[in-house]
Amino acid sequence: MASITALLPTAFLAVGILVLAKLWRDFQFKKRYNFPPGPKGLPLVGNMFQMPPYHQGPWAKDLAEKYGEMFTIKVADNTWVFLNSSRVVNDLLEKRSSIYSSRPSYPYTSSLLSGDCRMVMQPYGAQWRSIRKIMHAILNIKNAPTFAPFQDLESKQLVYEVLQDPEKWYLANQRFANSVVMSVVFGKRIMDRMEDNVEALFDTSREFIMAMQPGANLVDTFYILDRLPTPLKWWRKRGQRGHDKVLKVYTTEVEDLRRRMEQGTCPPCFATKFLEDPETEKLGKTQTLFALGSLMEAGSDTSRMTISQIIAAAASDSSWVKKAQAQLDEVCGYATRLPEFSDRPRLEYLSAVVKEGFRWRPFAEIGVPHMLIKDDEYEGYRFPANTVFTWNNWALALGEKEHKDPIRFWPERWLDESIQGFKKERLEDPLAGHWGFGTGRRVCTGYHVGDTNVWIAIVRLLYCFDFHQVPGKEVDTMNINPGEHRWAPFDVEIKVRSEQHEKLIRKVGRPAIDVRY
Ligand code: HEM
Repeated sequence: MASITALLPTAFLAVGILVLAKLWRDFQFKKRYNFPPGPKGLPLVGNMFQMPPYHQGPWAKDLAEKYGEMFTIKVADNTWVFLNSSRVVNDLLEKRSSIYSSRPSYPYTSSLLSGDCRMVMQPYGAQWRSIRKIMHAILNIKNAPTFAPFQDLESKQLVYEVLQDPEKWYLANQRFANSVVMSVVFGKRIMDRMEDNVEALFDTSREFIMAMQPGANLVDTFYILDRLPTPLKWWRKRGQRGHDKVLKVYTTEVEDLRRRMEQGTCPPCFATKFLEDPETEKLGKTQTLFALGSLMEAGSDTSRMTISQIIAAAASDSSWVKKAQAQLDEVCGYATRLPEFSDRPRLEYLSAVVKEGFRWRPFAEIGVPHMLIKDDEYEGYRFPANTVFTWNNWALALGEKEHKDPIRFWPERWLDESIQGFKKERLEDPLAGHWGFGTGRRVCTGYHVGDTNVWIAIVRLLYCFDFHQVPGKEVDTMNINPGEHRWAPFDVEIKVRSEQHEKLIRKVGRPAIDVRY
């Protein structure tokens, strides 16, 4: 007891020194750096608990309206700056992309669970750059002919399944999106999620997405926890198990792929090209596996959610659907044949529909965080390296200063320059006019594949079906929850347009089910 008492003055002195050191650091920091204003937070946790766990868009848009083009919040150890106008997104994330393209650190989700190999979360550096280069070479528009047959086949099955069971439209949509990305990446169709390794593959994806949610793992926001001695890190074993599971699932998929390649039954796809690329060998085994897994994760839900959003828009306003169908009928005839990719130049209204679908209610509501890697100055503000920047997607998509009548699903905004100054020549550039695919050097690598996935699915659905609201259960388009995959995210009545359409769907859609490779 006596010895504890004797130690007290030393302990007080140590604590005092630590507090003073922190105050001095904070003082120096405040003198050196300054940020755009933002809401007041609590000590230690900052604004962490003010941010809703899901559907953060409306919260972030309200703050944008209050603070203007930029605002700042603290999420535990990280400072986040939200960019709320296209002007500042362009100035920082696009034009200064060489220093605004890293990712914040995630000791659990990225380092432990993903062995630092999940490309979407990797910091800006040599490893990320080399994977990104290979992905870009394979996924760019020149390779569209490799992926188009998969998209064609899966969208034929999509319209057939919607015809057979319209109430399960969301499952048909999910199968379409999963199967098209599995085909694009692994040259393998998905008929049933319970098959072989497939459910496990999507399970690991879900675990990863859950782990990424703000607050899901304390160490991903309170970095100091990562300095605890290893035996005290209560999350370690769970993370290691998750990592082993993911590697096993990816390895099984790649072994299956190699077998099919040897047998000559695997169609050309991303993985066949990737594994044959001499650059891939330099990546090492784990990174190679994760590069394939990352693509599958980034590619399937994104297409599914965008298609759901456009169906919601079709149910809630039939006026644009009629115009889309009139153009489709003019080009393809009435129930004569399904629209094809080759019709795209003559279906400009449909390209405007798809572009509007990427803008209208973006599912990445508050963007995806980019991290600054070097101190920077902008319009009187001074930002330190490691500040997190995000494009406030919901505020950008639904801001009055960005778009005319932003709540409305209005394809014409992309066709008639007098509406909001958009030049029609840029219609076919999937990135033009909205931030749905992200920005700068971190922009979605699969955006051509994503754009064409959504395009072919939507043009065929609109050609074949009418979409109506269910009386008394109108679609609340500002609160759709597109991420929901277990049941329909909203009520919609889907009816085939005519008996002739039904015959056509049966003729071209039914055989798609029997195709195997
Ligand atoms: C269909 C609609 C899609 C949408 C709306 C979409 C959206 C996005 C967004 C918002 C990001 C983050 C960008 C940023 O940080 O600035 C991203 C990243 C990414 N996307 Fe997509 N995506 C889609 C489809 C796809 C597809 C089909 C693939 C692959 C086949 C893909 C692969 C990726 C990859 C690998 C990244 C990580 C890029 C990096 O961190 O460098 N995406 N996507």
